[in-house]
Amino acid sequence: MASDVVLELKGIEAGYGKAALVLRGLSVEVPRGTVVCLVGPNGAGKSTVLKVASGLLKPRAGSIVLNGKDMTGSGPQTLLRAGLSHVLQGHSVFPEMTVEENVMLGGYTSADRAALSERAGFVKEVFPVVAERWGAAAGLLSGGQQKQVEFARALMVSPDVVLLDEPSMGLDPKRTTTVFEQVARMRDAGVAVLLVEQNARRALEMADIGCVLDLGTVFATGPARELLADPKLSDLYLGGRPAA
Ligand SMILES: Nc1ncnc2c1ncn2[C@@H]1O[C@H](COP(=O)(O)OP(=O)(O)OP(=O)(O)O)[C@@H](O)[C@H]1O
Repeated sequence: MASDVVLELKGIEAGYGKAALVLRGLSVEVPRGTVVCLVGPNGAGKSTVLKVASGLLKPRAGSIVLNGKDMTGSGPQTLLRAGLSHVLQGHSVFPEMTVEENVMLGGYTSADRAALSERAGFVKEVFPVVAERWGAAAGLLSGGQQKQVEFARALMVSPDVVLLDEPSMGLDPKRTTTVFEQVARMRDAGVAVLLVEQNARRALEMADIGCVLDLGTVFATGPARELLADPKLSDLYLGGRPAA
């Protein structure tokens, strides 16, 4: 494996309980310093890919390689310590707690106060809203701002790769733009991102690499701009609508 690949899923087969397979031999690579965006129709298995990558769902076959090390079979805690942080779908800030308390929760695995304080300074630089509202109750922030608090929390463990499940969910177009700008900032700060988005066109405009999933496998992958320009593919990931 090339050393510039942070996360690699190879030949993954996975499903829930005794039900049929959801992922059928899926392979995805996340190169260092890039945003890789998974798109595809409802039920294609996008969120399931993230659950397998973060150790929440054990694959029945295939392997998970993080920073060149085979991590197949590891649980979420082990993967977190090895450099992979997962921001789950939906909102996970604690509204009565301050932004600071919410962000610092991300550093609970470390007892090194000096390192945590330095890291907090770094995430405040990446996410200006987090710095501005540091002492405010998180519940007073807008939905898009709360997403940035979740991103900041995920960066507290100094991950090499962050998994984001539908960060634009429930946000209006303006706030979606802001959230995608913050995803790009994470990437520019040196963190690779594997992202699932329903908002396919806008997410691919921001991403470096796109990956179109269908029926549990990768139907097409390549530079995000090339996928955007292919009308046959946009038919699939835009739910049957012809490309603009
Ligand atoms: N916890 C679960 N238990 C059982 N089946 C599940 C579970 N989560 C997802 N599935 C099934 O796995 C398949 C893929 O779901 P997944 O959420 O990965 O798709 P998706 O591409 O992210 O879809 P969407 O775009 O609708 O969010 C679906 O058929 C779904 O019903």
